[in-house]
Amino acid sequence: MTAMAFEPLRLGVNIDHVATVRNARGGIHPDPIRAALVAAEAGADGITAHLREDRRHIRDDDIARLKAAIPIPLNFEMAATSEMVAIALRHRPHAACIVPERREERTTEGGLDAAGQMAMLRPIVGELSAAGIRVSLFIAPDPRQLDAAAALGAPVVELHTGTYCEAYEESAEAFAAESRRIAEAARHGAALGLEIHAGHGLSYETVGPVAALPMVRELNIGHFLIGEAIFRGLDGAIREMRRAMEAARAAAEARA
Ligand SMILES: CC(=O)[C@@H](O)[C@H](O)COP(=O)(O)O
Ligand SMILES: NCC(=O)COP(=O)(O)O
Repeated sequence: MTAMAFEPLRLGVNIDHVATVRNARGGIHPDPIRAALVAAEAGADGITAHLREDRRHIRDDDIARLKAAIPIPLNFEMAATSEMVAIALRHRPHAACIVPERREERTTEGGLDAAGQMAMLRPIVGELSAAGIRVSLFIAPDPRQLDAAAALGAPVVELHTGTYCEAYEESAEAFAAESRRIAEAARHGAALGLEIHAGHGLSYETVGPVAALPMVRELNIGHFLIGEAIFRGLDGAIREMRRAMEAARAAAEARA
């Protein structure tokens, strides 16, 4: 039997919540761009930043400064609005991940309803792609949403791991069921030719089963890393995440 070859797994570090802390006092410290540079030094493969419509953390000038300063690709998370499309076209990030957004939500609570919003999303995916931006759709691990993403011509999907991470805190059974749902979605998406990313709420405890999936090519992790940085520094927090990802992937590769 030939061993299955696993592609490398990238880590995108989301620096939104450095800006949350900065904005708590309205000043310039801590600077999310400095955090992005530390992340790059610590081995992040990319930086993710979500410019929310209400600008509760990342602000417009952060996007401009990130684009100018970071030596690694920028993944710009954005709502599907004409304002955000214009900003993406102005800054031309490496990638744009279209996420659902509601003003009153505490965080991104679910995936984008790609299947229910095909007509609205099609021109946005087309316009961003025509500008050379790699478009990703942030969707639930649901075959209907994956089919819609493929039909829209998005090259990438990011599977929302929020429910999966909540299941970890609920019970071993719930976590096993959500792990299966992510694995099946990753297989289904890869069979459709989509590049599979995943993220939201991942921690050292939950990253393993997702990192072990050979079809998953990138994880985007923010809130946990910024919180963990309080205890071990951002550099140490990121290096430990990479170690956990690589250990899970190597073990899966050895089993395959
Ligand atoms: C889309 C996503 O999962 C992240 O951008 C996350 O939303 C950032 O944190 P908040 O949801 O707290 O803004
Ligand atoms: N798209 C998910 C992301 O960028 C990071 O989410 P979180 O780790 O901050 O929950």
